Amino acid sequence: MWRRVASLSPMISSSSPSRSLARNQAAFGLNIRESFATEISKPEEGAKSPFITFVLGGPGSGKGTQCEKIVETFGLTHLSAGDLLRREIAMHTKNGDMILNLIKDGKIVPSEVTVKLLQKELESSNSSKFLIDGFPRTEENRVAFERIVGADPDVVLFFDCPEEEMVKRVLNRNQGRVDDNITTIKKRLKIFEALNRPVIDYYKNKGKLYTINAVGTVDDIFKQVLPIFTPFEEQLKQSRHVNPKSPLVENSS
Ligand SMILES: Nc1ncnc2c1ncn2[C@@H]1O[C@H](COP(=O)(O)OP(=O)(O)OP(=O)(O)O)[C@@H](O)[C@H]1O
Ligand SMILES: Nc1ccn([C@H]2C[C@H](O)[C@@H](COP(=O)(O)O)O2)c(=O)n1
Ligand SMILES: [Mg+2]
Repeated sequence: MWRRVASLSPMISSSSPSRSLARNQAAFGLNIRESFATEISKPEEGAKSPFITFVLGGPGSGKGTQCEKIVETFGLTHLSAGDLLRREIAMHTKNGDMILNLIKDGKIVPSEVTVKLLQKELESSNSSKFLIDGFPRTEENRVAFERIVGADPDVVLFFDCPEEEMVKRVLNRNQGRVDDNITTIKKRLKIFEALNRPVIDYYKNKGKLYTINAVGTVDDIFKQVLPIFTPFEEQLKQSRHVNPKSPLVENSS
């Protein structure tokens, strides 16, 4: 479905983020002029563009939990940026230690690393419908994805949750994550406000953002998610992994 078309020159330039964003990123140890000596992919000619949903929200807002339900119902392929990074740590790849140190400290991994991992998954998948969870975390992530992968999201979900609730959920998660402790969660919340908010605002201005009140039971929250996908029914029906109980599957009786 994807083909590589060109190598990127080493700087992001044409759509470089604003100065205030640059200051924000610098404050959190990010360099907006990261190099991207990588290749750009584009969907193959004649192939339909993939359906892409970005899933945003603070730490513990319930992104992963709701993604599971979306996958079950609509058959999208779930790509969690955090899971891909944690896999690098577990596999002791060349970036593993660097990723571990950043995640422990609540910081954001350089976009080149994360986008390359996502690009590899997108290219090797037979699916044409993706749920990209925890990405883009920064304007830099967003620009890098656009430039390297060459695709735009159709839908952006934002799980809006009060900080107090997010802290409670993360501290009760019990999945042995190195970042599920009060010190790291405080840092992650600050980074979320400083770096992810501009991304949320960007998609709001583009009319692609769907804000979901992430307080309540998992099922109540999912009730808000369901109608968001209704306008995309036709595209999503073609999924090969749709749950037979999905509202998208016509009742044969
Ligand atoms: N609506 C909810 N009410 C109570 N607990 C919830 C709810 N949704 C998810 N949780 C729980 O909160 C914790 C965090 O949820 P989840 O892992 O889905 O968040 P996340 O947004 O993916 O977080 P992160 O960004 O840290 O990966 C989990 O233990 C999950 O079971
Ligand atoms: N786009 C991303 C996504 C994740 N990370 C790092 C930093 C996060 O704190 C950590 C865990 O992610 P989560 O599982 O909470 O989505 O992974 C990143 O740097 N860039
Ligand atoms: Mg998660």
